Amino acid sequence: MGEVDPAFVQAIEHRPRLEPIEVADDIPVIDLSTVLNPPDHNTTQQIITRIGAACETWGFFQVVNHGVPADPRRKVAAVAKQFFDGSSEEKRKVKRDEVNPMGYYESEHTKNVRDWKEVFDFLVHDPSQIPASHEPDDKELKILTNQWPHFPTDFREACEDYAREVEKLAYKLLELISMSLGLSANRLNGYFKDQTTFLRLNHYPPCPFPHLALGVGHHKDAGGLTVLAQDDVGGLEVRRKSDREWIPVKPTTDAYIINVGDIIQVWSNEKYESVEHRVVVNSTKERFSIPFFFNPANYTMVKPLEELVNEKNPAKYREYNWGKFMATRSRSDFKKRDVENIQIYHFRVSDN
Ligand SMILES: O=C(O)CCC(=O)C(=O)O
Ligand SMILES: [Fe+2]
Repeated sequence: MGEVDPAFVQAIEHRPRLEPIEVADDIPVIDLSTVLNPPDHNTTQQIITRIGAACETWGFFQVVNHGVPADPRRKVAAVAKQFFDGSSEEKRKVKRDEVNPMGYYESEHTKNVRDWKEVFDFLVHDPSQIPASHEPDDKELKILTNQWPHFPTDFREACEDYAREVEKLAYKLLELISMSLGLSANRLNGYFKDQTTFLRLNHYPPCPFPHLALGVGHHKDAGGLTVLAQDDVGGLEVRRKSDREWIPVKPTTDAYIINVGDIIQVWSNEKYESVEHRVVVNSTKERFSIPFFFNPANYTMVKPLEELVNEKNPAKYREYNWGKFMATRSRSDFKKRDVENIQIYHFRVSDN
């Protein structure tokens, strides 16, 4: 291997530790079968309590018996592999750019360091509307649509079938999380009517310098909720709130990894936190993962929910517009910038 491209090299404090660590307390695995089958009120309540505790302690949990059928998941994993194994010419035909951020991309930067990965993004609701620019006073919207490769031929169908199934799970989880906050099941659903949800196929090729680079640098997910399928290779690490240690998320066959994003952090007035995570790569195995980023409508004004604030617990965030937040964030995906990109703490009201 020749020289290491400095664009991929993480600052020393962000480089991964590659030796496995012993993990005593693990991210909770929650079985949803009793909530999905004819619900039994008591067990549903127990599951809501466990979900609430996981959101508070970790910001992350895994679900099993979640109702997403195995077949669409298998199919989307198969077409993802075929697509990423295909020629760079085919990939170039569906390459995303600043005009259309959906499609293929291989040089995303997280926190201004290049990620060791290639991705394919598509909207779950096609078309979707987002702001035309990040400028606060520019009210213009633009229409986003998906672009699909011709190879493999069943790529689009597999992606769309899969997205439909995961969307059902995402709504179920949103309802359980809403109830865990003491709200009615459908309190948050309305925000997702004109959702800007997208799905991402991630491919992390083997990396010759896994001690220097990351598949995805440390970050928090900006949206509502993430529903992630990972294969059996492993690499996702979550920053444990109690001691800020990086804890690997053990692959569990057929499970989904769920994490709350910045929007739920704000809605819950920080009862739940959007927790930092990153992806470690390795020198021998490629890895695939498929996050579903469940995001509200572009026009959503995000602020702590009125039911959850009071004199003793005043709103910890100023209201912000989700579409503008997203538009500002995505500017930094395309080039390395000198300044930190927009972060949720910029909207935090100071404690005193
Ligand atoms: O690949 C993974 O396990 C996680 C990816 C991720 O965090 C992201 O794409 O936001
Ligand atoms: Fe993420």
